[in-house]
Amino acid sequence: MTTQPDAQVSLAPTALSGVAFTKGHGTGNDFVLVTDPDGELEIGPDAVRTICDRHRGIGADGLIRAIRSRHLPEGRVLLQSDPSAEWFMDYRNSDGSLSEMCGNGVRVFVHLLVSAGLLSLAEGATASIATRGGIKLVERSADGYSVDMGPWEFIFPDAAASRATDSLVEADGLEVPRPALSISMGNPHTVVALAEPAELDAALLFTAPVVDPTPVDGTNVEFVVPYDPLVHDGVGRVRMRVHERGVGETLSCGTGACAAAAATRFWAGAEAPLTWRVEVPGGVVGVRFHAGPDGREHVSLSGPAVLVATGTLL
Ligand SMILES: N[C@@H](CCC[C@H](N)C(=O)O)C(=O)O
Repeated sequence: MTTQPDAQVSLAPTALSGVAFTKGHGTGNDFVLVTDPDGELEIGPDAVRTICDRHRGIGADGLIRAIRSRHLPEGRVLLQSDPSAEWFMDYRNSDGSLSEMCGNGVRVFVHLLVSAGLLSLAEGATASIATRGGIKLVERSADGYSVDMGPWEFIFPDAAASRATDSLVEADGLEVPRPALSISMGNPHTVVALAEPAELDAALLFTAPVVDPTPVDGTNVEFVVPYDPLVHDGVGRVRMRVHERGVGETLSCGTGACAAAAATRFWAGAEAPLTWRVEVPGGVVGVRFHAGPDGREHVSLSGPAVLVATGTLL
């Protein structure tokens, strides 16, 4: 018996053959990054899935293209409000879907631009980065980057205003549906409060949790356990695991950490601190609530950005 290759399946991302890539991560949330300053590449969902495949590809939670904002329609719109937002973070989940924002990704994205000499950013200086979730201000620090992620919002404002939770989440490994709160960080999140660390360890996140009601564009689901005591030296502390929309369980999610801190702060009440430490399987990120230039409350995310390898797609 002879076997024929299946003509429907292309294991090699041929459209991207010869393209240089960089592999990087932020607290274990990993990305393949390609630099396409003039928007010459066609990157379809198949190529993203192949490249992000951990067995047949390079392996990553997502693919990020660095493209000059003027080469994308959504980038040109953002340039009207901030002409300095030269670079656009074109982010895709590992299943090929687009997302509005990636908090870990934007740090790694800026680190790539700085390392490649495409962006000049001294320690303490700030750059405007265009994303599908709007323009984000990224500041370089001694040990990483801090990103003003903009305001957070309730996804179901009526429900959230009247109750502490607005939905129920079922996940393998957890015996009964758990109350949760859905929060937008530009992208959607549903934060589930668990009582103790053993429950966080028991959750099986190979399959997507069931969220009812589900936000209209789907959702990333964060499972959160507060430390006891919750606040130490003025800093709120939580542990978190996440099942990401379009990816699965990841070692970290920056926008998820912001949503987790916002929900826990909401549940903790008026005395809750402005500064939070969110511990994820891949490390620790910092979250800070502060007044934004638009007069609204903003969330800033801080953490490391690491580049680990470069190569060429075959
Ligand atoms: N890991 C990212 C979020 C990536 C997008 C997410 N999966 C979505 O579909 O919204 C982060 O660090 O924020």
